[in-house]
Amino acid sequence: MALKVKNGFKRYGNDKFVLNNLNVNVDRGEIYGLLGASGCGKTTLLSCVVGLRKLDAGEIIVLGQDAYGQLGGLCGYMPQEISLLNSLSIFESLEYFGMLYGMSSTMRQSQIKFLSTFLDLPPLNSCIQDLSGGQKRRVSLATAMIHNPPLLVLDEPTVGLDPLLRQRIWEHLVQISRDCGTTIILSTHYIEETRRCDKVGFMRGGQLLAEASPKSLLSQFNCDSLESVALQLCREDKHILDYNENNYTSEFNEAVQIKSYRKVSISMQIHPNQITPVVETHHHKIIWALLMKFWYRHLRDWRCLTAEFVLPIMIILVMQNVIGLPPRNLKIGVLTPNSDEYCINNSTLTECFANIGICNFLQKFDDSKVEWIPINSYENGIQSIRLGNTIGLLQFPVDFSTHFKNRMVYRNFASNETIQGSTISLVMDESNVIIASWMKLTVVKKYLEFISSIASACNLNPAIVAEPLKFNAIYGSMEIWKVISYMQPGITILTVFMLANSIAILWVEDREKGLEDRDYVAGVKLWHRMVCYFATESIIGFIHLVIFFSLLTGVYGMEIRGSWYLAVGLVMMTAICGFTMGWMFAMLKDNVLETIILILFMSITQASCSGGMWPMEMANPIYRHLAKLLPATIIIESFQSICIRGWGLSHSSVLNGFLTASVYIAISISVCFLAERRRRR
Ligand SMILES: Nc1ncnc2c1ncn2[C@@H]1O[C@H](COP(=O)(O)OP(=O)(O)OP(=O)(O)O)[C@@H](O)[C@H]1O
Repeated sequence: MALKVKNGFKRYGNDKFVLNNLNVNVDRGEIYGLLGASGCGKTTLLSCVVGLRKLDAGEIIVLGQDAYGQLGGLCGYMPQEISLLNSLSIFESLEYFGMLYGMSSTMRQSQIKFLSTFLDLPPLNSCIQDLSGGQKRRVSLATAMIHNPPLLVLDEPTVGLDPLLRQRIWEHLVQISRDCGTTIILSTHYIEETRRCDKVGFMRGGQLLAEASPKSLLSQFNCDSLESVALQLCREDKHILDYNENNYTSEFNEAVQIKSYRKVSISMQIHPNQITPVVETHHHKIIWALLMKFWYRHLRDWRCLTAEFVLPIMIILVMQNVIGLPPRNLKIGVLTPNSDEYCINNSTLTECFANIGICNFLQKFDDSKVEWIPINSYENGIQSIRLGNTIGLLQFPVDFSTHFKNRMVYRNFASNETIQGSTISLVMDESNVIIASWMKLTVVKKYLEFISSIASACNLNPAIVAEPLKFNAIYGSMEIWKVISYMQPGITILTVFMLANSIAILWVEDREKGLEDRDYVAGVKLWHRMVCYFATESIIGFIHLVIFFSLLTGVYGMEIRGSWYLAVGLVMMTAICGFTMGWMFAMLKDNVLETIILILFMSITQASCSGGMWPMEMANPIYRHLAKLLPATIIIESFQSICIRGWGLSHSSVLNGFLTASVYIAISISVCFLAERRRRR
C-alpha cells in the first residue's frame, strides 16, 4: 500500500477538526484523485502525507514508512502555491531541486530537457518572477517530477493550465503510474478530469463520503458524470440540512459534522514493486544546493544588496558627518556698550595689558564655529534670540577693559564696581541643551586662554591664572566634545548586530511563500539551512566588518588600542550572535511584518539602552540592570574596552563580551530546534 490513513484526526489550535476520523487507502501505482469543496481539508491531508504536519490522532503510513517526517527523494510534492524563488531562473530552480534529491548532473540535465519539452516550459534562462501564473505552475509541476519519484503528491496541479496541456499532463501521469508504478495523489476542483484516476475520494467535513474507482461510483449511483455523483453524495448526507443545490458547481458546501466512514469499494491494484523504499538523504548535495540558492538570491535581489552593502556604508557616513562634530556658524549676539574700547591696542599685543580688549577675547574663538553679530542693546539682543536670529548673547559691561585690568591689578582689593564691570555674561537659548553646553564650555575655555595670554604679556607665569585643576586621560582623548570616539564602537556593534538580525526577514518571507515547506518535503532539515545560513551570513558579516574597520579606522581615525585579533573576533561573534538571534525570531514568527516589527523593537531598544550611544551610568538604576539582559550591552562594553582602553581578554569586561555572545548564540540555536519540533506537529 502506498498510503494508508487510519482514523486520522487533525485540527488547528482549538478549532473544529479539519480531518475528522479520516480513512484513506491508496495502492501503489494508483492515481488517486481527492475531491471536495474548498476548505474541506484536502491540503491539510496532503501536508500530513508529505510530512509537513502531524495528525493529532490516528495513523498514517506512506510507502510503508510508519513515521511522520520527510520523504525526501521518495516523494515529489507540488504545493498549491508556486513556492519557487523568484530570483532564480527556470533552469536553476530545476537544478536546485534535482540537487536536493541527490540526482547526478547527467540525470538532472536529461530530466530538465525532457520536462521542458513535455511541459512546454518557457526558455530555461527565464527568471521565475517574469513568468505568467500558468507558466509558473508548469515549472512547479516540473520541479515535483524532476526525480521520477515513486510517490507524487500534487495539490491542484492543473489549475490555470490550458485544456491541451492538462490533457498532456494527465496522459503523462497515467503513463508513469502504469509504466513506473508511480503512485499519484492529487487534489483538484475539476471533477470530470478525475475520471482518469484509479480511485477518487470525495471529501467533506474532514471525512471521506466515498472512496472508489470512478467507474464503480458511476454505476453505484447510476450517474453519467462524476459531478452528479458528487451532488448525489451531498444530497444523501442527511446531516447537511441547508444544502443549496443551486450553489453547487464544483464545490461542496462546508459542513463539519461527525459522520461514519462509508467505503463504497476499494480498487486493489498490486504493482510488482512492493518493496518499501528507503529515504536517502544526500546531505552534501542539499547543502550545496542551498548555498547555490542563497548565493544567487543575495547577488540578484537588490533589497539584499542594499541592506547588506549600501546600508552599513550609509550608517558610517551619516554618523561621522552628523554626530559629535563641533557646531558651525553659531550666530551669537555680542553687546559692547562703548565701541571705542572694542580693541584698545591691536598693534603691540606683547605689551602688558595691551591685549585686554574685547576683540582680543573674541579673537580666541574659531570664526568658522562662532559668528559674532553686533547688538546695540540688551533688549535687542534678547529679542534677536526670541526671533531665532541668534542663539545667544555675549554681553560685555561698560569699560570692560579698564575694569578687567583693575581686577587683575588690584585682585583682593578690587571694588564691587570693578568686579561687576569685568564680568562677562552669556545668555543662551537653552532649548538646545547640547549647543548651549558646547557654547558655555567653549566660553570658559577661551576665557582661560584669554587671561593666560594677558598674564604672558605681563611677564607673569600663565599657570598662576589657570584653573587650579589638572585633568589627565588614561584612556580616550582630552579633547572636549569628542563624543564620536565614544560612539564609534557602540555604533559598529549595534549596526553589525541589526544587519545580521535582518536575516529573519528573508527566512520568514520564504516560509510565507511556501518555499521552506517545499524544501522540507524535499529533505532539507533545519540544520542544513543553518549550515548554509551560517556560511553565507558569516561571509556577509565579514564584509560588514571590513567596511566598518576600513572606513572608521582608515578614513575617520578610530583607534583600536587593543588587539586587532580581539576586535575582529568580537565583531564576528556579534555578527554570529545577530544572525542566530535572527534565526530564532524567524522560527518564532510566521509573518514578515511581525518579524520586521520585532527586529525594529530589538534594534531601537538596543540603540537606546545598551550604552552604545549614551552611557548607562546616567540611566535609571532599574533600567541599567535590565539593560544588561540585552546582548549588545555587554558586547559594546567589551568592544569599547578593546578599542578605547586597549584591554585584553584578561579583563573581565572584555571576556564577558565574548561569553555573552556565546551564550546568546547557544540559546538562539536551541530555541530554533525546539520551535522546529513544535512547528512540525
Ligand atoms: N495553518 C492553518 N491554521 C489554521 N487553520 C488552517 C490552517 N490551514 C488550513 N486551515 C483551515 O483548515 C481548513 C481546511 O483547509 P485546507 O487548506 O486543508 O482546505 P482545502 O480543502 O485544501 O481547501 P482548498 O480547496 O481551497 O485548497 C480550512 O477551514 C482552513 O481555514
